[in-house]
Amino acid sequence: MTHFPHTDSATAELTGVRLSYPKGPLVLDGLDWQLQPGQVVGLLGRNGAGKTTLLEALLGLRETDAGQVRLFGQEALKPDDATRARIGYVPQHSDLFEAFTPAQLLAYFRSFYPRWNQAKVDGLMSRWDIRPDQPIRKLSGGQKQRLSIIRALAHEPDLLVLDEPVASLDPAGRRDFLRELVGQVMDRGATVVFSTHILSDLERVAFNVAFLNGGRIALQAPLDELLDQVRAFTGSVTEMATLMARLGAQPLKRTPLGAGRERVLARLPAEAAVPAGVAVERVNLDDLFTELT
Ligand SMILES: Nc1ncnc2c1ncn2[C@@H]1O[C@H](COP(=O)(O)OP(=O)(O)OP(=O)(O)O)[C@@H](O)[C@H]1O
Repeated sequence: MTHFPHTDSATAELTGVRLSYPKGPLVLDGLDWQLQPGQVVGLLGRNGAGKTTLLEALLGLRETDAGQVRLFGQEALKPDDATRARIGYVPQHSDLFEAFTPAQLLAYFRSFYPRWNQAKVDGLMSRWDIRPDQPIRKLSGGQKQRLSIIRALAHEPDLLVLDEPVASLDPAGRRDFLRELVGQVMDRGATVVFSTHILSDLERVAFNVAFLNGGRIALQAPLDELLDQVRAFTGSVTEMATLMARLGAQPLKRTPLGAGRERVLARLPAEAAVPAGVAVERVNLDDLFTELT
């Protein structure tokens, strides 16, 4: 990966974060998470796992009950203007002014940001087929989503946070969008984090995946590394204990199968060699999602 000397510290750092809604569930339960410059992270979790809540806490939009959230080294709840200008956010539900035209909306936002890439805006508007001069309320759901993404990319943020950004994009739109996301990272060392349920999109770009489960990030790693290193083993509980120790494997999930047997999903060290005769299977991203979220 390219080294970006001006951004050596973590883009975002969450430590021991607890967050519950008044009279609602405990959503984040001692969560630790770090996002580094140059990372593209896909955040995975079941419906209601807390992805939106986590992204809002990360951006300082939601106060936590305990723990620390830091953005570019500052407390996330009180960012200064310079820090705010380094962040781009596409919420799950578009918050565009429906009576404006896209051109008016973008001109309005442009006035807030010292950095604004109009050439990028013009290029994406024409590539994604958004007419600048018709009211936003007349755009389709997918077009609104694209406009929201253009708005978030226009000021070239160092941290781009997108909450299910591809939900209403068609497959071609998603491919183009992912290319743009990756371009952001390659060009400028930006950090991109987005939640999604569409696993095939993650497989298309070899980025990091983070699994949110039980109020914590259960695992985060580059996807290609996980597919290479995670295996499902089946055997007796004692055999599994010996095998895990022998391989130096990190058990990720144990599922009892009855009669003293279990299935263990485990991450192997890069150099580990599984002994002959052991019942072992490779896993795909669908399996990882099912087992870890
Ligand atoms: N404003 C709120 N008040 C009370 N409870 C809430 C509120 N917002 C979310 N919740 C609850 O918090 C939990 C996490 O919700 P959240 O929207 O963060 O999950 P999610 O992973 O983004 O879900 P999805 O994939 O369905 O979008 C859920 O149990 C939800 O019902």
